[in-house]
Amino acid sequence: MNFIARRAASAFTIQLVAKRHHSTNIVANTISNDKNRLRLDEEKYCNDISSPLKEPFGGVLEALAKKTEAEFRNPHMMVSSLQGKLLHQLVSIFRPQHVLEIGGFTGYSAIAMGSALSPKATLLSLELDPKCIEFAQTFVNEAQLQDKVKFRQGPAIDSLAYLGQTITSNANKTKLDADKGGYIQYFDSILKHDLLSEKGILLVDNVLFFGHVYKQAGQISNQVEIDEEKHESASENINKTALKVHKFNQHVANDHRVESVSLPLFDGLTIIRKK
Ligand SMILES: C[S@@+](CC[C@H](N)C(=O)[O-])C[C@H]1O[C@@H](n2cnc3c(N)ncnc32)[C@H](O)[C@@H]1O
Repeated sequence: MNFIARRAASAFTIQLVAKRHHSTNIVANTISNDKNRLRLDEEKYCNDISSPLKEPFGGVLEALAKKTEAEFRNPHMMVSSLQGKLLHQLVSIFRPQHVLEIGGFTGYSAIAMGSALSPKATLLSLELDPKCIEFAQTFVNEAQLQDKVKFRQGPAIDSLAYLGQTITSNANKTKLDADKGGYIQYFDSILKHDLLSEKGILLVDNVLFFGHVYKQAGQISNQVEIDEEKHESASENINKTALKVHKFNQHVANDHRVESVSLPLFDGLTIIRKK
């Protein structure tokens, strides 16, 4: 998400591309064994007592979620209803002029955030899969958000570079948005291209990756260097992904340009802002 008008707060989310690594059955099964740590019953209770999104958005998101479950083989990638409400609330509070999302999937978070945008504000969602964009666009239209919520198809790292150039060459400073192919690359690109405004926030999802990041961090705490190639087994994809996320978390923690706080909410949520 995004940025620019100097006085406008910006928000920006990186929705874990890493979730793609557990879309196979074997990995999905391993992940499901760890679901208790996500406190799903408590999340359901919190969702029930949290304000519903107003219509037509609440109904559109409910229909989108049902259709995603029915038609996609990896519906677990979709943000939850409660996460959607949190994103909606944050956009309502920060009132960004531009929101940039990296990883749109079927459009749940884009619509949840888009429905909270102030009149002239916009959201750009970067997504690799054209099928996801086609699906999401139908629901964006149904929510009548088509003038505010847009998708850009392609590898997010390329879109970020494009957005960086657009911003540089745009005299009116109408700037923009971004995502990850390595969270580190996305994070560095966002800062390099100045896509996060002074008052903007960058939200990163899945920074705990079902508890595996914490476990991997413990295992490697005494190692001088992390060797990803040595971590290949049972839940190999999970371990590899967890290591990558751990490296990203350390990368952010060691970057003196930003201040961040990581929370054990959902699958781990980090909130970053520029100092
Ligand atoms: C966890 S899902 C996003 C969930 C979404 N925010 C929602 O509300 O349901 C991650 C998405 O990132 C997309 N993705 C994966 N690699 C990508 C890349 N290199 N560039 C852009 N999008 C990518 C995937 O196709 C997937 O739809």
